[in-house]
Amino acid sequence: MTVSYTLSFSCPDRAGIIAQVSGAIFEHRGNIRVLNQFNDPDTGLFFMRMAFVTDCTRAELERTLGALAQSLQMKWELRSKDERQRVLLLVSKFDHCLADLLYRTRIGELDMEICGIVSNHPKTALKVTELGAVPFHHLSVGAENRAAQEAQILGLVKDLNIDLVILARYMQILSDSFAAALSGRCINIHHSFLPSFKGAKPYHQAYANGVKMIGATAHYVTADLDEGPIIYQDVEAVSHADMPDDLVRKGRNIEQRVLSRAVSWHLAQRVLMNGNKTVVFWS
Ligand SMILES: Nc1nc2c(c(=O)[nH]1)N[C@@H](CN(C=O)c1ccc(C(=O)N[C@@H](CCC(=O)O)C(=O)O)cc1)CN2
Repeated sequence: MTVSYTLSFSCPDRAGIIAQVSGAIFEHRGNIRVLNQFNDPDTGLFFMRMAFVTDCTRAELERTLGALAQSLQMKWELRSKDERQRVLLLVSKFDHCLADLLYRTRIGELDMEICGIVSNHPKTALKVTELGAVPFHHLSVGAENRAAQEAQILGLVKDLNIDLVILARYMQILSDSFAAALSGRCINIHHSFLPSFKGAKPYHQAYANGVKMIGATAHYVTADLDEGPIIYQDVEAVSHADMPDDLVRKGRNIEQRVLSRAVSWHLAQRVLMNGNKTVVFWS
């Protein structure tokens, strides 16, 4: 039976990488459908994303690609089309991004399995009422129990076999160890056009600075608050007449579309980490 796979990887650049990898796929009766690559002159790294179909077994593929990964020092990921990624959503009080992700998943636009919702506020604090069958975990947090609460979240990540954690306006600063544990698989939506206005209340910061554009940024979470590798951003014009509440209102739609697009690209293995940046094969 023919199966569709996506292979994404990065490795130190050298001549012949594409020939070796595409040759290995060919040797396993693979037919390449999409191939994107990028050579970064700054980091000397090579990046590739390949979509292909084959009827050979996954074990055969992994054996060959594993050997190639060793010789080329590849950081690689191979997923088949039917491997839906398991996702945990974290939210605080503002749940417009949560609602949007639930909706887009329900209609099949986001090909992911939402395995749970975690909030530091009770379910009654949410405006979205219809969570379907998604389990809700109220894990309150404060200075006195932060480590224990994060351990509970990581326990859910392990027990539910989570591939991706999404901070859908989760307004708690995560510890260095938590960010490290989820490196490259925890996406946050920050409600400003980073690197402007990091931290809390970015719309109020923007208002105080008289900006004429507001924006949102989806990025991977690192120990450095709102400085993780950027995945996608978008902006919208605002005027002098817009008060902070107007910026919050206008920002909601920007946040929703930025986060959902970033998640969609991550799920499709279009985003590769490149130090403090990303390579995104979005076309
Ligand atoms: N280690 C990281 N943790 C978090 C990141 C990150 O990039 N690295 N992103 C933030 C999200 N965020 C803005 O997008 C953000 C969240 C919270 C705060 C903040 O100052 N929170 C206060 C409490 C606020 C409250 O309780 O309402 C605090 O934690 O003291 C700033 C920015 C998510 N975490």
